[in-house]
Amino acid sequence: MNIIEFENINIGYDYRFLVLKNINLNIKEGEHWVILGANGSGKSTLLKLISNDLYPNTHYEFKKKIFGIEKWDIFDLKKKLGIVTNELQNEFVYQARFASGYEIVRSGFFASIGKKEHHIFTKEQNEKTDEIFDYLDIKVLKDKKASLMSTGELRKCLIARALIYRPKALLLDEPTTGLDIKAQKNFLSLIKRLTSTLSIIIITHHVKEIIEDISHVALIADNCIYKQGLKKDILTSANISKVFDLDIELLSKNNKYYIKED
Ligand SMILES: Nc1ncnc2c1ncn2[C@@H]1O[C@H](COP(=O)(O)OP(=O)(O)OP(=O)(O)O)[C@@H](O)[C@H]1O
Repeated sequence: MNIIEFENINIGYDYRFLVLKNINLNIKEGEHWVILGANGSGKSTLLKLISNDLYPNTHYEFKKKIFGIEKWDIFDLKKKLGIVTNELQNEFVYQARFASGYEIVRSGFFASIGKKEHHIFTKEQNEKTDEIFDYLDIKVLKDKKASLMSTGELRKCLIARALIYRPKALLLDEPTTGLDIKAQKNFLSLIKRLTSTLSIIIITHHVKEIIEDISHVALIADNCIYKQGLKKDILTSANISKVFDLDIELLSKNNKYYIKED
């Protein structure tokens, strides 16, 4: 089953200026992808295309299917494709400060930002919420208020929230942003655990987020998907230098990648 099937998609915020041209991208169930690009290259724009927040430029013929379907109701799409972005995290920080971890996760059933008075949850929904806390081993966050959580703790709750409908894929935007070294390791190992049950798509500029389980990489450069394919073929010093417009030596050890520091 294809998760993403994009052919010849051109996209931008203004019909005269395209941020990304001729996007061809095919992501299948069971694969795990990193989409890597420099600041301003169009990563968030691509994310909005996948999440259906931005529509392709209709001056060009294109194909856009997600899970084999062309037109999605956004709420239904979220049940199959969990999405966690830093923008979403900021919304929780500013709008749901007093929500507990439990309320944050459970709010995924209504795709709302935290608890709303009129939401009534079924026994089954409460049981599912408990199961996710057990599964991710984050029970200590159940009663903690968002305002008292660290960045990493809140992000874990948002992952749990995104998993509430047991999606087939999880789309993550720069998942380690704002986390210290220990929190990064801890967080990436949580993502690694998820790869056995769903497909992970990480959109980032951090090479270190290309965890061992990532099978495929797409690189954004020159307003397009410059290269894509199996991780081992795509991750070369020359390709990474092109992405960041800088002479970079890419090192790898134990299936992990690093940029050589001077
Ligand atoms: N709402 C918008 N309206 C008009 N132009 C936009 C809008 N959002 C982004 N752009 C432009 O689209 C281009 C790509 O931006 P985008 O945010 O997708 O890059 P990015 O790779 O996510 O960057 P970063 O890593 O810095 O977050 C930039 O030139 C940006 O100015």
